[in-house]
Order: sequence, then structure tokens, then C-alpha cells
Amino acid sequence: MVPTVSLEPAGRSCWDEPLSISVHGLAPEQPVTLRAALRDEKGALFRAHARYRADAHGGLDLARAPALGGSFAGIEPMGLLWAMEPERPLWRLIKRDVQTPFVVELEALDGHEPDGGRLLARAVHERHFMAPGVRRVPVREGRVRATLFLPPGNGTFPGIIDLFGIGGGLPEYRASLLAGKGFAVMALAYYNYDDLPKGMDVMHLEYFEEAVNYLLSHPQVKGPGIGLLGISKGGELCLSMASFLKGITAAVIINGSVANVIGKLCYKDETLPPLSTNVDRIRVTKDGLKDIFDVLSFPIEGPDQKSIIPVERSDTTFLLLVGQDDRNWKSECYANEISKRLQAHGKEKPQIICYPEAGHYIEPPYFPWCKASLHAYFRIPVVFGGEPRAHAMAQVDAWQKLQAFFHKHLDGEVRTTPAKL
Ligand SMILES: CCCCCCCCCCCCCCCC(=O)SCCNC(=O)CCNC(=O)[C@H](O)C(C)(C)COP(=O)(O)OP(=O)(O)OC[C@H]1O[C@@H](n2cnc3c(N)ncnc32)[C@H](O)[C@@H]1OP(=O)(O)O
Repeated sequence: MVPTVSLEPAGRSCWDEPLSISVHGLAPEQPVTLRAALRDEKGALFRAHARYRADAHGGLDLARAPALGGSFAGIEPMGLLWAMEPERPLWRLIKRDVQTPFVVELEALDGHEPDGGRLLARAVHERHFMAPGVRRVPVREGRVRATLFLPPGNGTFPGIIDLFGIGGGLPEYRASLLAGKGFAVMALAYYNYDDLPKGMDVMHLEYFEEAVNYLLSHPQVKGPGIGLLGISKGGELCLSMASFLKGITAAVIINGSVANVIGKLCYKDETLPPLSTNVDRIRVTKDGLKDIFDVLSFPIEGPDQKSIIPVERSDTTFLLLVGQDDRNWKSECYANEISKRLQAHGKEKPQIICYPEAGHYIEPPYFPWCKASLHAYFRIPVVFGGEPRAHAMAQVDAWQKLQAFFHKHLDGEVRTTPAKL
């Protein structure tokens, strides 16, 4: 019998969907190595491999068989994806064009040699970023530069604005995936994109207000309020939006900050200065990378208090997702501080979910953990924290939790979907 690699669903799936991977037609107990590879749109190669042993009938099912070593160990049905590592140092897996898939190649090789034995079987699988029927609508309305993703159908959908962090541009991959779950999601650029400012010295919340109003007045967006989703500096901006602007019902903040950082934040006649930084507190890790964890002080004291976002003004319901090993900044302290300030003013206590050994970059499921990359603002290689497996588990769980939260608060629905790694 000729060995074959099978994937379920066959041929194609959405990037955030779990896959069933199996090999058939092996010899009983045959040692094999499985390899997965994909190239990003800049040509950078990401790879993972793991050693396995076929069962007594010559079958191998990654949901039941433990990996005996390689990029990961133990039963990890999706390990060949989340454990991928870039060939290029300091490189993150980013999807730029969400209209094309990542093409994943899977190979089964004979034996356990590090460089791979004879090729036994091969499969190619497309991982897509737009579920069938999801529509992509570029938005250039007034000052707003964005891309709106609409679920299939003519109805109205809960609306969400999605913000990324430092680096700017217009990453669309999270918004496009989330639209596949029944939300109208607008990925919003705010700097370093098109005719928007190149830098982030001053952020005007009026720009974000225009985006909120655009989404709220869209005929396919269900009111009366919208949701916000943001990571890092994007999470911090969501907190500011929820504190100063109207029309925001629910916000999910992934490793955000309680205070304004890097540039000034202006809204009408108010200005929040950026937190002060102390670059003498940058540490060098044993790999020669930079750890910026202590660059911003906590507790926030003295003149720095002017940078604190007035969360107590907000009537938004919050879900704060925290990587407990975030080395970018003190996300857990910030989440607790947000909670403390809201409660001190009689506001609703936010839900905080802390993920042990998860780092800064909590992405949608199966994006490989990124140890470090060039800080887009300071141009130094910084560590993000986390440990690959725990971080991968956090990403799967966070993705489920944020969808359930938005369905509950924007749609009035309680949905529970079991998380799968
Ligand atoms: C000395 C003083 C220190 C002081 C220290 C103080 C710290 C004081 C505390 C601050 C604390 C901050 C806390 C908030 C920290 C966040 O916000 S963490 C960052 C979160 N980042 C995001 O959410 C992603 C934001 N977006 C992006 O990064 C960009 O949109 C994208 C996705 C890279 C695309 O942007 P683009 O402009 O189309 O990209 P492109 O022109 O191809 O490349 C731009 C640069 O990114 C790099 N890049 C592109 N693709 C990749 C990739 N796949 N992997 C890695 N790099 C890539 C390129 O190399 C390029 O660099 P250069 O070649 O110019 O050197």
C-alpha cells in the first residue's frame, strides 16, 4: 500500500480552523518524520517537523499519536502549524493579502534522521483567510482608511473595529477571519498607511470617532453600539476610544496599556501626554536581544499620571486578555489597574483572562509564536515573551473567548464552542 498524508477538511480550510492530520499505508510501527512548510508573501520560509511512530496497523493519527521529538513533543494535533519557525531571524508570520491563502506543504519521510529520510508521501493544503461568502470592502470615506469585512448574507451584523499596534499599516488577517464568525469587522489603519500620518507623534481621537460613526451608520451593521478589538498599542487606543467616545458597547483588549504611550493623544480640548520612558532599563537577554519590560514604570506616579486613560468615564463592557509573560510591557499590571479604576468609580468590573507563559503577540489560532522581532518604532530587536506551546494554547482559547464575548454583548447570544489546539 502506498503511504498517503490526509487532511480533514481536505484541500482547503480557514487559517483558524483545526485540522485532522493522518498518514495511512505505513508499515506497522514504522518510524517517520512529518514536516510542514509554508512561505510568506515576502518569500520567508516557516517550517516545523516532528518524529512519530506508526501504530500496529501502519496508521498515524496526530490526534492520538504523540510526537517523539522535533519542533514539539507529545500529542499535538496542530503542532506542525503552531510550532513553525522562520528561517529568517526576527521574522513574524504575517498575512498581507487575505484574498490568497497560505499554502502549507506536508511531507512524511521515512525514519527519524534529522535531515529527513526518503519521501513517503506529500500533501498540499490551502489555509484561507476569508471564509466562503465573506466580502472585502476597501473603505476610503472622509479621513477613514480601512477595510470592512462583511459576513455572507444581506442581514445586519454586530460591528467591530479592529486595531493593530506599532508598525501601523493595515493588517487585515484578524478582521477577515473574524468576519467568518458572523461579525462585520473593520480593520482600521491609523498611521503609516496611504495618506495617513507616517508617524505616531500625535493621535487625534476624532479620526477614530469618524471610523466609529462610519461603522455605526453602515446599513449592514447592527446597532446600537459597536465592539472594539485591539492588540498592544491598538488595545491601548481601544481603551481611549471607549473612554472618550460614544457608541462603544464592548471592547476586547489584548495586552493593552492603561496609559497613553509613545505619542500625544488628543481629543477636543484634552491631551494625554505619552508616558515617560527610561531606556537605561532596557536589558539584554542571553541571546543578545533587548528586553524592554521595565522601560515604562509601574506604578504610574508623579507627572506620568497625566498619561493615564480616564477609563472611569467609560460605560463599555471590557474583556482584557493578558499574556502573563508579556515582555513588551506590564500587561497584567495594566489590566488590574484598569479594573481597579473602573470599580472605584462604580463601573462594571472587566473580565480579565490571564494566560500563563503567553507572550505579547496573542494572535488568532495557529500563528506561530514569535520570540522576538524588530520593534517597529524603536528599531531594536525586542523579545515578546512566552513559551511556544502555552502561547499557542492561549491563542486558541483567546479566539474562542473573544467571539463568545462579542456575540453576548453585541448580539445578545451566548455561544460556547470548545477550544481545540
Ligand atoms: C532605543 C530606544 C528604545 C526605547 C524602547 C522604549 C519602549 C517603550 C515602550 C513601548 C512599548 C510599546 C508597546 C506597544 C508595542 C506594540 O504595539 S507591539 C507591535 C504590535 N504590532 C502590530 O500589531 C503590527 C502592526 N503592523 C505592522 O507591523 C505592519 O503593518 C506590517 C504588518 C509589518 C506591514 O507594514 P508595512 O509598512 O506594509 O511593511 P513593510 O514596508 O513591508 O515593512 C516595514 C518594516 O517591518 C518589517 N517587517 C515586515 N514584515 C515583517 C515580518 N513578517 N516580520 C518581522 N518584521 C517585518 C520590515 O523589515 C520593515 O522594516 P525595514 O525593512 O523598514 O527595516
